[in-house]
Amino acid sequence: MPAGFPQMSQGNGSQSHGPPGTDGSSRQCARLKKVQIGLGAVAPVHHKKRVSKGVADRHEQMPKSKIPSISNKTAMASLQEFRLIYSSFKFLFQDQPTYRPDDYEALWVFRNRYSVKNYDGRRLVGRVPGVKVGDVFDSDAELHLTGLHRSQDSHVDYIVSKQEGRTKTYQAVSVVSAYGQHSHDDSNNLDHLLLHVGSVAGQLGGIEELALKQTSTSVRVIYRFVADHQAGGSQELTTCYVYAGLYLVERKDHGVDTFQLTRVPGQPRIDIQELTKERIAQPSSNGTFMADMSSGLEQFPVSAINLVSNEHPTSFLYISRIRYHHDPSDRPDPPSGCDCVGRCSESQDCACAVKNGGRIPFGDHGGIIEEKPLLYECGPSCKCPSTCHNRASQHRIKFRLQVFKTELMGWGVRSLDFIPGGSFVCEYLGELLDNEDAQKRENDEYLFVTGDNYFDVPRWEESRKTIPSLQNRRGGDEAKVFAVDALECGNLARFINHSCNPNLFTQNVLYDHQDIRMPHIMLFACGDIRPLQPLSLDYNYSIGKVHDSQGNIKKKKCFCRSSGCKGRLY
Ligand SMILES: C[S@@+](CC[C@H](N)C(=O)[O-])C[C@H]1O[C@@H](n2cnc3c(N)ncnc32)[C@H](O)[C@@H]1O
Repeated sequence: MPAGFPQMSQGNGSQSHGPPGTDGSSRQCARLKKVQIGLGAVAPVHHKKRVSKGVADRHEQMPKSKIPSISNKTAMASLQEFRLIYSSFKFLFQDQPTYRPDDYEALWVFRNRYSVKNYDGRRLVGRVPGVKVGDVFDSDAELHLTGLHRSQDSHVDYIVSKQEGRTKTYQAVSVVSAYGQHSHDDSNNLDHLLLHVGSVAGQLGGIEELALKQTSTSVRVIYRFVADHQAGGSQELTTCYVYAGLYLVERKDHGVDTFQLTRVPGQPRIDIQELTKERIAQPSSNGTFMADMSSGLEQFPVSAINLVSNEHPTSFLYISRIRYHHDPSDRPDPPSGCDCVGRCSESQDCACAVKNGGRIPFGDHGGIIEEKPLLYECGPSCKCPSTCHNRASQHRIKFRLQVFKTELMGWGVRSLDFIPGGSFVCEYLGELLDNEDAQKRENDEYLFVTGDNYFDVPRWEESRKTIPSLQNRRGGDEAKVFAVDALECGNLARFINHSCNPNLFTQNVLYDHQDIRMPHIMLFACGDIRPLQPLSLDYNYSIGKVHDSQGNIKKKKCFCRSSGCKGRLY
């Protein structure tokens, strides 16, 4: 291991984490296209999509266990992200007067590209966690997103609360009412709201009216208010929605069907007009959003979102393959391949299985079976197809990963999708440097040592014996050590932060060459990773052994906040 720069490196055995049933090692922590600051490529949305399909159309209640279930985080955090993305969309389309994404198109894009999957379209009854009385919304798409009011067609939203045979009982859950249209004692008194069926439910068909009649619990009331205001020298109309709180429904017969909604006492008093005025005066929230920092190099867009400040990620070159810095004559030769025509098998017939000690290290679904000092995947000279299960980590990312700004650790990475334990997540990419060049780098925050650890990790002792290429060698045999520097060029892996209890581990992998001094640094999931959990690695710094150029010990506080945090990064 080269001395002098505090490179991230693979575990020395002090940590134990890995795919289920194994003890993974972590490695710590690498440039061709300059990352564009701003939006990146966002394909226009051509089709109008309705948001509530399937489950939502059945008007089912959200199970209690799922609350709060809006994207697994609070409704308002989701809303903040949506607003930021929508304002970026508007900016993107500002030069196209004939095309403007509407709120629901933006919501559809948000959900499919930049929000967690399995959005639960079911209805909440009562209070929506995270939403306060007096919160103001810009569109009915926002009401949908937060779960305040999910119906896109009707001012009264409901659930089927009971079904016996063909007989259904309904319950209203939310009502959107035009402010000022119905009787209020005075403009600030929101205690009572009169809904005439002809003005609200009648135009919708009978179910909404039935739902109001059959409701025994409180419903959410949202006022729609159209404000007339000055904008850029001209008069404009802006529609806002204000959540007024919970109301009890009572039927009043005055010849025409009328419902009286009475505000549940004890809720804060609000002034709809004042709140709307404030929202119009301060329309945009803080933050930055970049739709795809990979500029199309990855299979999915790699978005970058900052809800903490107005800062963009500093620029670097996004690459999708390792970059060789050193002399081309020193580059490794491609390996010989296996002759398997169909599926590679665990037999002497598959040369790649033999290199792995007679095993294919990946399961049928591509998950790593066991962490080892070194794995051989099939490569360019192999006759097997690109779908061979022994090529798990050489393809591009399979999950929608997002770079996000953290409170204390700069930028980090999270997944919008569920990642099953053992899955390949991404490669740590950058410039491959030899020790000499690595020592010259002033900023070592993105340096990751590679190929030096086969003999350092005690728990690998047994599995090391099964790998032919590691036989008849000892630690320290290699004259030259290499590091990957992602400072100026790299991929999203350069943003993965350290944790003392990480959810990713690193795995040495060879497939396009056989030089064990410079394996690819592949990152796999230690266990199942839920959407929006920050991805983390153990950087494996030795505390008290990291020095600056003058030889002084460097100290850095660790902010991983995990159980068992050592308190210091180095
Ligand atoms: C490879 S970079 C990770 C991405 C970085 N957060 C960024 O914004 O570019 C490593 C640097 O991130 C910060 N970092 C990562 N994990 C940390 C942790 N657990 N505590 C404090 N700082 C951390 C440190 O500044 C470290 O030198």
